[in-house]
Amino acid sequence: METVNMAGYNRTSELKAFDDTKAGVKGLVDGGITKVPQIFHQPPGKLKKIPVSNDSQFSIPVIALEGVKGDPTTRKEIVDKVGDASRKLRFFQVINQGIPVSVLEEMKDAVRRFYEQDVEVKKQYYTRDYTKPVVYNSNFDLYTEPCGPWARRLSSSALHPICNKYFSLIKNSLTTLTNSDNINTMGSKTGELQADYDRQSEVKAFDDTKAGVKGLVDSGITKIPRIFIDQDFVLEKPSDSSNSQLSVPTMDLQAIKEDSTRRAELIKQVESACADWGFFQVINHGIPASVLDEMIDGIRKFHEQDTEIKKGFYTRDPSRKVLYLSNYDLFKSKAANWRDSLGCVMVCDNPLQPADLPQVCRDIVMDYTKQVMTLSFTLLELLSEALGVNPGCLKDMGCADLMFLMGHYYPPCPQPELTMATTNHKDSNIITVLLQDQMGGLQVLHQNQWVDVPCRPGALLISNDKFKSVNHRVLAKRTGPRISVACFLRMSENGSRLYGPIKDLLSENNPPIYRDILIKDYLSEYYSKGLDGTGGLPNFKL
Ligand SMILES: O=C(O)CCC(=O)C(=O)O
Ligand SMILES: [Fe+2]
Repeated sequence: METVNMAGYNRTSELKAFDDTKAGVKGLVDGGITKVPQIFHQPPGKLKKIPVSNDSQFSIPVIALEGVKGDPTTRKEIVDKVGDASRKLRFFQVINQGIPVSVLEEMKDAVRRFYEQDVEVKKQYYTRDYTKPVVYNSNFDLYTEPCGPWARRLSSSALHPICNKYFSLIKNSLTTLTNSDNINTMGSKTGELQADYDRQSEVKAFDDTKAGVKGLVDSGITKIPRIFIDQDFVLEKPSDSSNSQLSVPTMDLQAIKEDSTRRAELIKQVESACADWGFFQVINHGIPASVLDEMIDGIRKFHEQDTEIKKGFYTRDPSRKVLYLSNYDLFKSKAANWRDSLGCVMVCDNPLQPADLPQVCRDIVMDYTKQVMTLSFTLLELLSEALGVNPGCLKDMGCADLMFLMGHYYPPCPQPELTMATTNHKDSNIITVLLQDQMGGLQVLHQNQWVDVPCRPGALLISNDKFKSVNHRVLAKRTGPRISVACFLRMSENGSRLYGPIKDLLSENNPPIYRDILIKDYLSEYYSKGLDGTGGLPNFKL
């Protein structure tokens, strides 16, 4: 298919013309160009603004390999450093690795000589046929990437004798690393955990029990089934992961009722919490402690009632207003979470009737919903003001037109080091009002560190997708159950209204970074994959 881009040039034929020169980017430069051809231009909005760290605490680890084959203590020290660096930065430099400096220098020189030799000789190697042992070309993805990076790649050695020597030495040094104890241990653990089994049928068998994770625990298991094993988490060393120096911001909503100065201060705090954390706790929010306690208790009762009654609600049918299930993304995620949930669509164009709710928690779910909606309207006003738009803006946009309540139940887990209670994710909605019991385990990602969210009696947590959508997760624990109730507020997915950046917030210096989208398209993108920490917006970036 010919691609004519918005600027009206024929990209495919220009790419082909460039490729046909077989002289690469160096050929362009040698030809004396002073402007970068359009095929190399980044499409508008594609350049990701990732800040460059000048923080010296993030220096790349340098590991000296001297002595790796020597006494066991030195070897162990090196192995530990390699393991540590592999887990943290996944990147490290090696020195004293046994390759003579002269070989490294000659290697760099050989590569330079390859590129700088007579173009006609070099052209003989120019190919996109990757079955060939030697491939020289410019941008292996020239025809598939929206734009070519300003680089050309040599995919293999040019069979210059000195290159061969270098590659054999590299191979030796890699062997040294992969022979190290730590990597071996990780390797064999990973091997064990890899899905070399029929995952889909084990997932289905678990789903068919309709008894959730609680059913497994009730049956007395002492090892978690492999569908729950989360390899990424296993490799993470969870004990290192939480930073207790940082604490989640807390808003005292009492201020709303006080004078305008206190209110203005509160709005400033909300603004900085949303921009910095995307998450805050609220106290004095007006929902009586007894209602919060009863709500937690209602969700516990639902999950702990007779399995046969509970099974009647087990479904993955998205058109149902009340759903009980274990892991809504069970068939899509890489590892199942140690969690069961009761989901209820409480507010929408066509809301459920109280009689649709499970009897054990019916009254409290209705009462709690009413109270959470009142609080949410207040919060949307505060958030609108914190954004600098009129107080009714977010509500008028429909940000509270739908409320989906999820009552989570996290049974005790016999092997919490192998699985997550909730995988790292961003929520899909505008604000989430979260109530948690006293068990703990919730963490938010802040400044690249996992921070524990303390359980304060009566505190509710608000996560917000408008400023910053915070990544969060829940750790599994040996003790339990843990119970939490998340109320997700968002626009309705029915309707043809397009949503994009709030117009009042845009300016020449602050151009839109997302395109206008239908809520239903956004949600289908979000739910097309398991929880993976990325949220649903990246694909809608301009
Ligand atoms: O259980 C929790 O504390 C968090 C649950 C959560 O993040 C969610 O339901 O999206
Ligand atoms: Fe969440």
